[in-house]
Amino acid sequence: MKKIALVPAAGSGSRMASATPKQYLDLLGQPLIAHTLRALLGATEINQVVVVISPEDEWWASYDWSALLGDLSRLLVLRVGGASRAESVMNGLAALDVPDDSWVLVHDAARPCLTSAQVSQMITQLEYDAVGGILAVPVADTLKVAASEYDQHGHAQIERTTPRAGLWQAQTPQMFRRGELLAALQDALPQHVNDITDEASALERLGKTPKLIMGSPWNLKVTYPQDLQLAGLLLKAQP
Ligand SMILES: Nc1ccn([C@@H]2O[C@H](COP(=O)(O)OP(=O)(O)OP(=O)(O)O)[C@@H](O)[C@H]2O)c(=O)n1
Ligand SMILES: C[C@](O)(CO)[C@H](O)COP(=O)(O)O
Repeated sequence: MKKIALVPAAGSGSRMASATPKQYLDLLGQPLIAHTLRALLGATEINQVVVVISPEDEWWASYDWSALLGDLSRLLVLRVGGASRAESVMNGLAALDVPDDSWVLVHDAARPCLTSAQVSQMITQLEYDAVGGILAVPVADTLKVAASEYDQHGHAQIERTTPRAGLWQAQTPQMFRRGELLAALQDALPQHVNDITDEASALERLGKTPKLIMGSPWNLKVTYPQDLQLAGLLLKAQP
């Protein structure tokens, strides 16, 4: 059974307030995505790592990826990124020349602190599962619903507290069969493109119940400027 890592890397990083898309921002002297790809390539169970970049991407070609990552025989770059993360994933899945029962682990380029061991453990836990699943962490903080958007000072007002029992924060990788995930995205996106913010939600929409696999709070998504420094500290702290 093939195991493919698919890395959506066609975003513009608007929340990073940077002219450079965040997947190419410097992180410990390398483009952020290099750390992500190294973690995926380091999991020997992964047959191929497929990076989905924008057709207009002007950054990828400026790096010496063999110097950064070594053997590139398992790396494939597809310029099929779309207008949303879900569309980029769908386009990447459609372009893959693999059997429909192949496992695809979709992992955000923006999550550079994943470890190869976490990838291998996830595969061990899910490769005989009927549906697949995702890395996630239980919510540890009290959750508030804001009465409005936050202002220029980052302030808002509490409308109410919402119960956190049973709530998990979804991460990536999200591991599903290629044919099932592609069909679920193709079914959902024409009407629900903004509701499908991860792969699991497309499967849930069809009544599937993906597994929640305990992840690490260190597997953060670099979204805002302050996340970049934190990602560097976490990577330095990794054994
Ligand atoms: N059209 C898009 C949008 C996002 N992504 C990817 O999906 C991952 C998670 O998305 P997000 O953190 O939202 O990245 P951006 O869309 O770049 O960020 P923002 O929403 O702040 O613009 C990132 O690796 C990003 O490159 C993608 O492949 N195609
Ligand atoms: C897929 C994801 O990382 C799971 O938490 C998240 O939904 C991506 O959200 P983004 O707004 O596209 O970064």
